[in-house]
Amino acid sequence: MISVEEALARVFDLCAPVGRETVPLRAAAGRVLATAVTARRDQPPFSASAMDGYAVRDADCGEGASFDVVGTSAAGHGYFDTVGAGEAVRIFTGAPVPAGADRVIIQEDVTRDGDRITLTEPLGAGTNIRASGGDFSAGDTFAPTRRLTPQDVTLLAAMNIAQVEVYCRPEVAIIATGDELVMPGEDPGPSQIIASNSFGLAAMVEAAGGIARMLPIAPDDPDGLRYVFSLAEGADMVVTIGGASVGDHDIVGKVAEELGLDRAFYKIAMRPGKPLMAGRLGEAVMLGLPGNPVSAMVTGQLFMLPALAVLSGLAAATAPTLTAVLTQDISENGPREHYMRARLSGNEIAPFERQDSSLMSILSDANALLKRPPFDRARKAGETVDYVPF
Ligand SMILES: Nc1nc2c(c(=O)[nH]1)N[C@H]1C(S)=C(S)[C@@H](COP(=O)(O)OP(=O)(O)OC[C@H]3O[C@@H](n4cnc5c(N)ncnc54)[C@H](O)[C@@H]3O)O[C@H]1N2
Ligand code: MOO
Repeated sequence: MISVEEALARVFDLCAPVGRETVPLRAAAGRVLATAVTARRDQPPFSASAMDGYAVRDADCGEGASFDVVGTSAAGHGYFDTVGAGEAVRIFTGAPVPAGADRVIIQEDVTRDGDRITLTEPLGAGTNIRASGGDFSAGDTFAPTRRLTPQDVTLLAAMNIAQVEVYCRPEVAIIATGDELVMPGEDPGPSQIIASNSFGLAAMVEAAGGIARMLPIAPDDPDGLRYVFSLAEGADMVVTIGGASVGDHDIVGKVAEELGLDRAFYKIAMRPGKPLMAGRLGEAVMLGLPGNPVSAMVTGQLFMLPALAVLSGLAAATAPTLTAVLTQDISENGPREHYMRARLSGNEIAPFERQDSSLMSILSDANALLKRPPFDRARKAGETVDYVPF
């Protein structure tokens, strides 16, 4: 069995961005830029007032100086004459500072009598003028290697960019397998249960910016499974759930190989998640996740999401590992890297007593995976341990 780290490296080797498309700015948030953007104008495009007040010549601003108010510059409506000696232009925040003026006196610092103002307070340190191009200049490039944030969209709009070239959203086909499964809302037979983790994985894909194509539940027979695989045609990633272990009905690996799976690995030293499989299936990356709901969701988090990130145009990156203080003693670990469902509050982490990989109530309570290396020694309350946010 290979290590978690080696398995993830092999998964990354299977992945590359899935394509590019041009989208309007309104659809850009959450996407990854495929082409650097070049600002189409300076910002501010003119020197602009930072305050409501009066634009004057700084050299005229002696103590108690008076000025004639000769015009107005408002946002969207500039004043296009030159401000002369002893003159002031009424100005508002964001308005162009007229030629000749090199200071804005805030209105709180003057008294006004008709068209005459008089300085009543000492001048502040700044001129209250934002220099033209002080934020960014035409020709500046913007190429973040992350999903575009709402802040980025603000910047792009200000750069006068109406559309951007981004990487396509990967499409992930999700195949739940097993004769025991029925859909939520259906009436299960006496030996049946409800398909659950396929819904969790679809939600995970969508929260990470992918498109989930949830296929019909595949039965435990090769013909039925082959048919459902055929419905995954065109997807960038095919994720199967269950049928991955060694039982008589665990046929996913066999059928996928008949269909051309070029396997990168099968079985990893991880708990939960031992029977994970990965490879290339035609144009798609295939991940075969274990069926136990916790195993499927944990391997989804640690393998499917990083793979999806690379397909989306992001760099290959392991889930971040943070540290917290253990609230209780835990016994030594076995040969597999263990990701224990745990509750993090503040800087303290409490692993749940029951770690069976079928327990969905505990899965739902968990917000962290306490990460333990193979053969980790017993740990005491108060020790610092690693975890992955979940
Ligand atoms: N003799 C051995 N048996 C098992 C081994 C082993 O090494 N030797 N490994 C165990 C481990 S670890 C895991 S994990 C499971 C994984 O088995 P499969 O991937 O083949 O999964 P299934 O047998 O199909 O299902 C396991 C369990 O999960 C339920 N399930 C499946 N799909 C779903 C779904 N979409 N939603 C909800 N629940 C699902 C299924 O009914 C089973 O209860 O194998 C161990 N066995
Ligand atoms: O490896 Mo299994 O996923 O422990 O339940």
